[in-house]
Amino acid sequence: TILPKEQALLDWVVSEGGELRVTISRDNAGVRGLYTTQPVKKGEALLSIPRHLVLSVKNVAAAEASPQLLKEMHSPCSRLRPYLDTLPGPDGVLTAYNWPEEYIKYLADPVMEEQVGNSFKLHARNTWLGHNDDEMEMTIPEAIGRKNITLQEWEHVVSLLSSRTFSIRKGALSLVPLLDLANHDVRDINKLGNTTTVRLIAGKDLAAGEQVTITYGPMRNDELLMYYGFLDTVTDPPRLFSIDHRDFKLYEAHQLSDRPLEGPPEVLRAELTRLLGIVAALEIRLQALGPIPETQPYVASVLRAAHDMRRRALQAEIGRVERQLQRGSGGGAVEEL
Ligand SMILES: C[S@@+](CC[C@H](N)C(=O)[O-])C[C@H]1O[C@@H](n2cnc3c(N)ncnc32)[C@H](O)[C@@H]1O
Repeated sequence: TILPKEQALLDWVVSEGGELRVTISRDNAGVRGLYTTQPVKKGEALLSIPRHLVLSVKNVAAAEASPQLLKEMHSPCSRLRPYLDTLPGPDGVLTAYNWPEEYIKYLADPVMEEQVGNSFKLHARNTWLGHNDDEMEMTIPEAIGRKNITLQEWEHVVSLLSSRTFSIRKGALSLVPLLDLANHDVRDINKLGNTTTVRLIAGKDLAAGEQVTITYGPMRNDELLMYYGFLDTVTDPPRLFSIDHRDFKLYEAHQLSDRPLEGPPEVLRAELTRLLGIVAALEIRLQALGPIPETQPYVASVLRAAHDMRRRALQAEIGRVERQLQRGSGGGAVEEL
């Protein structure tokens, strides 16, 4: 299932001094990823990429860091050409930055709609309009001269940068050829190393032909959706969306605890009421919206899956709090689950 341009990427990395025990392939759903070509033992390198193949930009908001990538993409003789040729096209990447306008309301939540419409997309738009030029290392005209790009093209570049960079270098966001083809698995234990080359070290023994994943972090489904356009299918029951977490605050980034809420019955009852309120609001909103349009089948399907996972996470949490309350009212001490 490897395309000629993907084979060219592998050949280029090797000719530049890289070492690979992986190749490019696809899973049953057609998602491209990295797969081992041979058995690899725990502690051995799965791949090693020379530092000179890495494109690093300043660690600022994705929209403000993206002109450097845009410049490379527009330059026919970029030294990174074999890498640039394998980047997904506009239909192959979905983030909040290029979230289609017509699908914003189908997020079916005022907070998520606000995040996508008034934070991510607005920021991309303002940057495209040149409003943030004074704060940027490179502006769009500095990257590509007087060529015009559409807002859609710009959102695509910003989405690419946002969904494919690593923090392997101080103060920088780095695009690492091939390593950026590793998909996410929240359980993953492969380790990134960064010395004279960027290396991915096997966290356990792998057989030939196994998919090589990394973890993008302990992200919840609404965060995965906005930053990467897919959902976590391995955590069951799904974790609460961050917007549904009791400690969530809009535009305040902090780690939300996975520890179950504990406390006296009145605290648990208040939490139950809060969660039931979210479910009711979600169902009313989905009813009012009607069926999700099929204009972009992938977006429609990921939205349906997101609503389903959000419901299941809320129901699981409601059930847990209810059981905790019942045990409490049964006379015994409230146990930890
Ligand atoms: C760093 S890239 C990984 C390589 C990507 N599959 C490709 O072909 O370019 C991140 C993107 O891969 C996809 N992806 C990563 N992990 C995934 C997963 N567990 N399930 C489905 N898609 C995933 C998403 O589209 C995400 O935005």
